[in-house]
Amino acid sequence: MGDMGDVRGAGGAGDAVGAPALEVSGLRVARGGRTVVEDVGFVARKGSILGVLGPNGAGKSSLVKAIASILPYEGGISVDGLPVRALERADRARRIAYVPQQTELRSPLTVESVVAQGRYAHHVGRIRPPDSDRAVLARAMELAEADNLAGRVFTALSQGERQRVLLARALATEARVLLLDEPTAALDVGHALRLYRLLRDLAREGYCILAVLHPLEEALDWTDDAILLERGRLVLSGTTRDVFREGSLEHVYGVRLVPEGALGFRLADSGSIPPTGGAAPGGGGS
Ligand SMILES: Nc1ncnc2c1ncn2[C@@H]1O[C@H](COP(=O)(O)OP(=O)(O)OP(=O)(O)O)[C@@H](O)[C@H]1O
Repeated sequence: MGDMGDVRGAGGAGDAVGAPALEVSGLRVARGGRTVVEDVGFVARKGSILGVLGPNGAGKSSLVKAIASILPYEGGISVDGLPVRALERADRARRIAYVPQQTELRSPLTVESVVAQGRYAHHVGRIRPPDSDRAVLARAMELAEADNLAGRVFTALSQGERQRVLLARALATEARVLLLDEPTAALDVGHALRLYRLLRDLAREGYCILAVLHPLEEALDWTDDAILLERGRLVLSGTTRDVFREGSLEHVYGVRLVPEGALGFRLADSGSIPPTGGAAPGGGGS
């Protein structure tokens, strides 16, 4: 993913790092007549990446879809102190963006058209989008490394390519709360590491990022905070280090975690933000 610069051209007011961006309380989500998320509450902060962890079927995607207002829910979800339920659809879309694991998109839209969907909420009632949209779209595509896919038909792309286009669409919304469902699931190691670097840069700009993650080593390396779900309920929340230190993670996943036991990789040009610290061989630390 490209180096950050500024997605929006101007830093947002009220983006004090550490301030609550997203507040969830007493959340309940039902699917197919079954409660799949029950009494979940947590706060996600501006400037932080929060990992949503838990085994298959724990309710991670359902939780994120409820926050994105894709699934109905009971309980409270607030963004920037405002109840999401009370927001107009376009207002909501300008505040919370969602990158799904998979898309329902079936029609043969071009990549540009898909990314441009991210701008709809900015020009409700206008016949034509303003010219200024072009720069936002180009920047979003560049950051998500989707610019090389321009001109392609979305449905003819690989899963990883689609994921980058959907990220570009989310960035194009300029929403400061980003929800990502298994964002690296289809990405090769280079794209995955550059995505994390981008997320880290966005967080530094004051974005609040929630990412559903399966690879625990990625969660440990790249997230600040974490919540752990099991069978729809919140088992643990806090800083990622604390969540990992506590024994529940091993219990919930049914595994023994061995410190330093996994292979790790980092970008050769990772510069100031290597996940594990220190300069990579040949990277020169630039
Ligand atoms: N469309 C659906 N209709 C009915 N039940 C569903 C539907 N989608 C998911 N579920 C159920 O909801 C529960 C939570 O699913 P969810 O997809 O939120 O879990 P998850 O933690 O994201 O899982 P995974 O890690 O496998 O992606 C599961 O028991 C699942 O079977």
